[in-house]
Amino acid sequence: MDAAISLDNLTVSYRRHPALHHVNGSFARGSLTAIVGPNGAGKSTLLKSMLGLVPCNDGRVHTHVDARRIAYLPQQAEIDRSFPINVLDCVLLGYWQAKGNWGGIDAAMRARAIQALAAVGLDGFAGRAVSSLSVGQFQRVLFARILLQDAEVILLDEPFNAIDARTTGDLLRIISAWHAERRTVIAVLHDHDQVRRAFPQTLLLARNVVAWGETAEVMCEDNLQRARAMAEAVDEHAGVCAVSEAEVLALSGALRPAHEHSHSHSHGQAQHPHPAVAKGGLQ
Ligand SMILES: Nc1ncnc2c1ncn2[C@@H]1O[C@H](COP(=O)(O)OP(=O)(O)OP(=O)(O)O)[C@@H](O)[C@H]1O
Repeated sequence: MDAAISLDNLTVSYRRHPALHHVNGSFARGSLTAIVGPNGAGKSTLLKSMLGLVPCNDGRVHTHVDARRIAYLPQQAEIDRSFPINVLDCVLLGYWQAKGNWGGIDAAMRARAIQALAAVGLDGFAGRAVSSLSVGQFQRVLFARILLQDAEVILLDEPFNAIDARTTGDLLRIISAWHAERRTVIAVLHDHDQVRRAFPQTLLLARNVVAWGETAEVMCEDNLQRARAMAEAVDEHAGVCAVSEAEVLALSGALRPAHEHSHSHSHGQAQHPHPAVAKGGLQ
């Protein structure tokens, strides 16, 4: 596979509690992938680890594209938009990675930013303060900013959270266009119907990889149930890798439904849940 980003035994912990545990697999160049999983499954952490925003405890992220050509849209809750900046300047920040702090913004770049605003349905918004926008309008601004970045890999964290159906539809069309342009798009999402409709590939996470591959196969009820069981079984107070690999594999088998082995499109990830899953499971 021609991979854009590969994960090699990736383990990330916060204060020794694993948020991701021995994750293996690759995002193919030009693929459009949804990352789904229960709350706390490690989805946002995975995006951040791919950007180098959180350190790996074990394993590695291999980025096969220029890091400057990765665009990232964090959850809106993580963005402070009280700063005094207008919509056009916010969109122009999309040039920052290419131009650096001292790169000049010329007339052609401004014209492209205005075009990007029109493409996201915000004609006439250039002079508005970002603090005055609705949540949906601000999300459109952030998509316009990504349009200017000309990124090879685009990471989106819950891009449709609190966004209405019309705006979601418009932004999904932009994502489809990125996919048609062979950009690699990876989005954390919670709406399973939307994932089934618009995302050909899915990674189902519950700290470990539950399944990864064609969406129709990954999003079967068995896998979703297994992800829920794995998330519920995690003991937040257990240490990192507190049990042996054999115990991990045994528990993984215990959590797996008998007919689970039919999911053939996974990329060969370790299928074990977090080893310190507990609540009696490993005693
Ligand atoms: N900065 C942090 N410090 C400590 N623990 C953290 C931090 N960020 C995340 N965690 C923990 O890591 C685990 C995974 O969090 P993460 O935000 O990656 O999950 P998620 O799948 O994106 O969840 P959600 O669907 O609720 O957004 C959770 O148990 C969370 O409490």
